[in-house]
Parts: sequence; structure tokens; C-alpha cells
Amino acid sequence: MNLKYPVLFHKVIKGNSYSLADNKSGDELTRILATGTFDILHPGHLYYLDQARKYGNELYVLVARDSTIEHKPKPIVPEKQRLEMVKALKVVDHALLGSEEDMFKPLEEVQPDIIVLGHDQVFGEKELEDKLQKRGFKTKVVRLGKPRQCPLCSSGRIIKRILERKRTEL
Ligand SMILES: Cc1cc2nc3c(=O)[nH]c(=O)nc-3n(C[C@H](O)[C@H](O)[C@H](O)COP(=O)(O)O)c2cc1C
Ligand SMILES: Nc1ncnc2c1ncn2[C@@H]1O[C@H](COP(=O)(O)OP(=O)(O)OP(=O)(O)O)[C@@H](O)[C@H]1O
Repeated sequence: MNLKYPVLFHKVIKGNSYSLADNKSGDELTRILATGTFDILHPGHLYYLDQARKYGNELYVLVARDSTIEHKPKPIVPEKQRLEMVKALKVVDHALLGSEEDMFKPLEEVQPDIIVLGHDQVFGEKELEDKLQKRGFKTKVVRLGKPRQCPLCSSGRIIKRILERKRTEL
């Protein structure tokens, strides 16, 4: 068991009081799942994972497959390398690649208590929670608020900056 980060025992989520004590007895692990592409790592990713970790005491991170990313340009970094980098982060206890066919399949192995969505992730909390329930999971879904602001706290912006720099060098 990795207890590098303290458990946040009481968290207010969008006006609702949500206590881990409602969920678990004192010494049990609360397993958190965070997800994303994590193309080119930056402090916004660290902030997201740190915030997600505070909802429990064991953080799983699911890394999106190259083939499933369709809502934005395909990542520059291949999936195995993205996974290797996420796994190496201190805040992460376990990291895994997602499924190419069924986004709920990896959850059978992970069995998360809480899924923490980032501020801009495309899924709706309620819709996701309902789908999870239909698939037999009792997982709660929470969404984080404000993002970490910094000029290059976005993989897309890093790539844009590189392209601009290279263009001016030509
Ligand atoms: C509960 C959940 C399960 C997911 N499972 C998978 C999966 O099995 N395979 C996959 O490629 N992406 C999966 N995703 C999607 C990605 O990990 C990621 O959240 C999505 O591509 C949006 O990425 P972004 O926030 O990095 O833009 C899942 C997302 C959620 C919320
Ligand atoms: N600046 C940030 N602050 C807080 N969370 C962030 C920030 N950037 C990304 N995240 C979160 O990290 C997770 C993975 O994000 P993702 O891999 O899409 O990175 P990204 O930098 O937002 O990518 P892109 O720029 O291509 O949209 C998501 O849950 C996302 O909300």
C-alpha cells in the first residue's frame, strides 16, 4: 500500500458534502481512477493527478489508446511511451493502457471507488455514473474545478509553441 499522500477525509463537491467515511471503514483503501491522454507531460497533468489523489489513498491512471483519441489531434507520443511516463510519476500508484474496444472493460480489473474527471473532460458526471451503474459498478464520479493556469499547461499549446518556434527559425 502506498500512503505517500494523505487521505482527504472530507471534501465538498459542487455544494454536496461527500465524506469518504460514508463509503468505507477507516482502514480500507479508497481507489481513485484518473484518465487522460497525457501526450506531453506538463504541470497541469501533475495538478490534476495530485487533486485526484486527494479523494482517496490509491491512484490508478488509465492512459487513452492512440486508436481511441478522436476528439482532438492524435497524440505525438505513442501510447506505450505515454504510459511509461505516467507510471514514473510519484503521485501515481498504478497506470494502465485503456481498452481499444470498450472503455468499461479496464474498470473490471481496477474496480475504482471514485472516478475523478478533469475540468475539461468530455464526459458528463451524471451520464457516466448512470452508465457505470448499468454495467454493475458502484463507482462515484466527481469533476474537478479550476485548472492549473500556466502558459504551457496544455500538451496542445506546447506543440503549437514548438511549431511556431520552428517556423520562425526557417
Ligand atoms: C471511466 C473512463 C474510462 C475510460 N476508458 C478508456 C479506455 O478503456 N480506453 C481509452 O482509450 N480511453 C478511455 N477513456 C478515455 C480517456 O482516458 C480520456 O479520458 C479521453 O480520451 C479524454 O482525454 P483527454 O482528457 O486526455 O482529452 C476513459 C475515460 C473514462 C472517464
Ligand atoms: N492545466 C491543467 N490543469 C488541470 N488539469 C489539467 C490541465 N491540463 C490537463 N489537465 C487534465 O489532465 C487530464 C489529461 O489531459 P490531456 O491529456 O487531455 O492534456 P491536455 O494538456 O489538456 O491536452 P490538450 O492540450 O491536447 O487538450 C485531463 O483530465 C485534463 O483535464
